[in-house]
Amino acid sequence: MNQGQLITLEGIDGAGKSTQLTWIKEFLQRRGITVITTREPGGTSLGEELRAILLDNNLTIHPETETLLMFAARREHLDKVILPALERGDWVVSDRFTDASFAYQGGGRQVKKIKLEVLEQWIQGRMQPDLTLYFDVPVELGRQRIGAINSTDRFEKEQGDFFNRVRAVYLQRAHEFPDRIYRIDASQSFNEVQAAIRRILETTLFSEPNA
Ligand SMILES: Nc1ncnc2c1ncn2[C@@H]1O[C@H](COP(=O)(O)OP(=O)(O)OP(=O)(O)O)[C@@H](O)[C@H]1O
Ligand SMILES: Cc1cn([C@H]2C[C@H](O)[C@@H](COP(=O)(O)O)O2)c(=O)[nH]c1=O
Repeated sequence: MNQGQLITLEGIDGAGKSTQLTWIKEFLQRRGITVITTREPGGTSLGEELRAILLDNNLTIHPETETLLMFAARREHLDKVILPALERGDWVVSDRFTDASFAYQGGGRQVKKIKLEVLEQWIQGRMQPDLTLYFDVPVELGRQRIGAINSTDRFEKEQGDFFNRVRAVYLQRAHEFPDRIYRIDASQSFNEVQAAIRRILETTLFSEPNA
């Protein structure tokens, strides 16, 4: 049996990832693929409990504690959801994964990159997503889109400077890992973003060799 594929969606808050998640799932299902969708932090019982703590607006959490909790949730997620699915041959689409830790904890909170790399190596070894779709929007647009929602969590309430640092790390990683991370201009209309996703999926995951 073929190993499944892990696709991750990344971007600053309000970029439009979650909006496209179901469409991506259905696009893959139409090709006969069994797909599970999930999210980080979260995706397991413990992960969802950690998510509630991490997003709680009433808590003050040290940046390194926040980092460790993100990776703790990820360890559970890999063990209980992602790796078993990939081993069954199912595909996994995750709303965020480790790039978010580099962007938010590394960029936003300014936790040293080497500490994140050590945790990444510890938790994942050499394992990486097969494909990462990075939804890129200017910080102001992301904030406007979140503003339309009405509730803000512990990250969403951060100021523009924080999100500028988060976005800068995402852009830097897209540059550093061009074979894995594809930047999508997510400031476009819903249909244009969807068309861009379709093109990337078709050229990266479904292109016929020698066709
Ligand atoms: N291409 C688009 N054009 C206009 N509005 C959009 C677009 N994509 C998403 N939105 C709207 O922006 C808001 C945020 O979208 P969404 O929840 O998908 O973002 P997200 O990246 O998942 O954010 P978060 O990480 O904070 O959950 C929603 O109200 C959604 O309807
Ligand atoms: C995986 C991960 C997530 N975050 C942050 C990014 C978001 O602000 C929240 C999750 O909320 P969403 O509405 O589901 O996007 O968590 C982070 O800081 N570090 C991470 O590793």
